[in-house]
Amino acid sequence: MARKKIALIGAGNIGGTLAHIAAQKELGDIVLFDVVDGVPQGKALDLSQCGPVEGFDAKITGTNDYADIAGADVIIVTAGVPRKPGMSRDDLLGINLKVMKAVGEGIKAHAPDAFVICITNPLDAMVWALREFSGLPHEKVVGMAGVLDSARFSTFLAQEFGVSIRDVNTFVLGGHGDTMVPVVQYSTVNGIPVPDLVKMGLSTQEKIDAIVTRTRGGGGEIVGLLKTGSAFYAPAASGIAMAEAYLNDQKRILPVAAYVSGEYGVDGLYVGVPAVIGAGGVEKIVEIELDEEAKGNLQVSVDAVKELLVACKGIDESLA
Ligand SMILES: NC(=O)c1ccc[n+]([C@@H]2O[C@H](COP(=O)([O-])OP(=O)(O)OC[C@H]3O[C@@H](n4cnc5c(N)ncnc54)[C@H](O)[C@@H]3O)[C@@H](O)[C@H]2O)c1
Ligand SMILES: O=C(O)C[C@H](O)C(=O)O
Repeated sequence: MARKKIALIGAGNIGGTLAHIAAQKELGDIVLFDVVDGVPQGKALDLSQCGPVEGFDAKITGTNDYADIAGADVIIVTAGVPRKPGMSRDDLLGINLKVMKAVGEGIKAHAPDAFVICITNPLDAMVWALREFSGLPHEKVVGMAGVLDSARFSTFLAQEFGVSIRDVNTFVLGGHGDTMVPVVQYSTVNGIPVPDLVKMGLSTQEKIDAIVTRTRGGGGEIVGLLKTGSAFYAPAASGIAMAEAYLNDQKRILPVAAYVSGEYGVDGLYVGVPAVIGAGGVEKIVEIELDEEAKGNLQVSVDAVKELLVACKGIDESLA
């Protein structure tokens, strides 16, 4: 069987890390695309030379030509600009919207059968715009944010309870902004709900509330520490988990930015929800029963995403 082909649009911090993990896992041959001449080619050469040391068989090439993504099975988009300290993700909307237009047109022309995972911020608006510009089916275009936000939530909970990260399961829903919704109700340690662990005296409500707040600001915390650029190791690992779910038809239930049409009372936009990811792309959105607080918080988050879509339509009238 021929190897799968993975195209990475954007060869910056996340793009390079995605290429490295994908090669280590031998997910397929990799094409790194970027607008900057030399960067994707240089990174591809450097990464190829990891092969003999790490023992992977993957052809890694760099390009500035969209024609080279033809036939890609999976495309992961990180093209664009990251925020700097003091900025919100939403401040990137104008500049990254233009990038999504170029990328969407490139995908439409050269790889319309791919499963596309968007990572560029502000995520929920950019994945929506990328889908519009590419014209691909909604179930084949998805955004990565919830896997990362849930990983942060899980990390902080594992530290709080002093347990293995393997036993912690969490969902963060809603938009990938400060209004995201870490769902405590469905967060568990080996099946035991976090609220029960609090009742058992293993933590306090105040500490869990602080972890929820830290999770919401998790991206900003790293931006503040790095001072230039934003998180890239965990975002890349999260993108790869989604790519693997599709390539290996794993039917994983992951929190992803999926196109909702009626689920959770929301229609016609992308927002973070639990969804089954398999060979069909986003195969099903899973509607979990939320408590009143989570429901209210999700609505606030959805409203924030709606505002961003209005802004996109104001900037690019082809989206209106
Ligand atoms: N969704 C998430 O959870 C999440 C997590 C982390 C970062 N991000 C976002 O991902 C994006 C990328 O982050 P990064 O750290 O890799 O940034 P980076 O600056 O290291 O890399 C971005 C790359 O995109 C390239 N680029 C710019 N315009 C392009 C175009 N038109 N076509 C192709 N490539 C283009 C740049 O040359 C650069 O190499 C940012 O918008 C960031 O905010 C999202
Ligand atoms: O916070 C950012 O700007 C990058 C990304 O969205 C993250 O959550 O790490």
